[in-house]
Amino acid sequence: MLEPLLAVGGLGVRFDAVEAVRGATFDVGHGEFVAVIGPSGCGKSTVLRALAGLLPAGARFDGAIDVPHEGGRPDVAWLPQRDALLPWRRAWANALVGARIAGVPDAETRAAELFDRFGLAGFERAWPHELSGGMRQRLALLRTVLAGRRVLLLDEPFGALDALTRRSMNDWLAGLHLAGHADDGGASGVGRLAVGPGSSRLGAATADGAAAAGAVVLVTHDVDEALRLADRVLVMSARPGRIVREVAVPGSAVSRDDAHPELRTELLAALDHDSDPSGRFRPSGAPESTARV
Ligand SMILES: Nc1ncnc2c1ncn2[C@@H]1O[C@H](COP(=O)(O)OP(=O)(O)OP(=O)(O)O)[C@@H](O)[C@H]1O
Repeated sequence: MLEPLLAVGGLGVRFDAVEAVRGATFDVGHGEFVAVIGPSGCGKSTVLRALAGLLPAGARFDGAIDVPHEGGRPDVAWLPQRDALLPWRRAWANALVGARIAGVPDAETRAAELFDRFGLAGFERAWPHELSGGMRQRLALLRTVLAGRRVLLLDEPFGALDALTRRSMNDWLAGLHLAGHADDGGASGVGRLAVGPGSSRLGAATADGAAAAGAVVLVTHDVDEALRLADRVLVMSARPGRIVREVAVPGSAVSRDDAHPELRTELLAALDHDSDPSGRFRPSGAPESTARV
């Protein structure tokens, strides 16, 4: 049995008087796509920041975090809630920021390919403000992919988008899969996370130990998005956030289309169960059909 790619054991995070996360324990396997859902303020972003090694200076944490490293640095790329594109750089330069800092070889060649695949070809010289919301998010995702890291940490990347755009972004994300990919077998260093139409899986574990397979951890408020994309969904409790439920989602995201009504019900029930009396998960006036928490 393979060791997990990343593991979190008994993670606790506190900001002064606020206990944000308590005893969070989970792991993520090679090639796995894991979604984390939970009510607003329960500590989802904090867990992601902890995985990225980006907790703010004042935070105190305990527990164990084990993420893959490359060249002495965590081998992770983090996409924050807001796309954080640099407004004074054109789309092309924005896309290459992380890759250049990381010294990714052949980043320009790869970027050209990804602009095409992400539907951004022709917009290389556009300024961020000239792009639509969906295009900006695709560019931010492209930049994260291009950074060539083994683990992608995505913090509610589509939260600000309308439902249709969000759905198409889900399709983009479902097209991500990791290397050992046919593109270049990971040889470019970027190929560890590649984009292709064939599969949503993040690269099947290879018999020799899946050395190249990476993983995605996605924070989302949207139960349907989690079910559409993830192999496994982790449910966090209200703050201080703990992992209170773990649900495996059968099937590949490319073939899957809202095919799990029973899991949807189970996840919503898990969220409701742990909701506080103020109804923070889903305000009583909010339509249930949105399935957002
Ligand atoms: N830098 C910080 N300083 C102080 N408190 C913080 C800081 N970052 C987060 N917190 C607190 O920690 C708790 C968890 O915040 P976090 O952003 O991780 O929640 P979340 O589940 O991601 O929320 P949302 O879904 O609304 O984005 C919140 O009570 C928040 O106010």
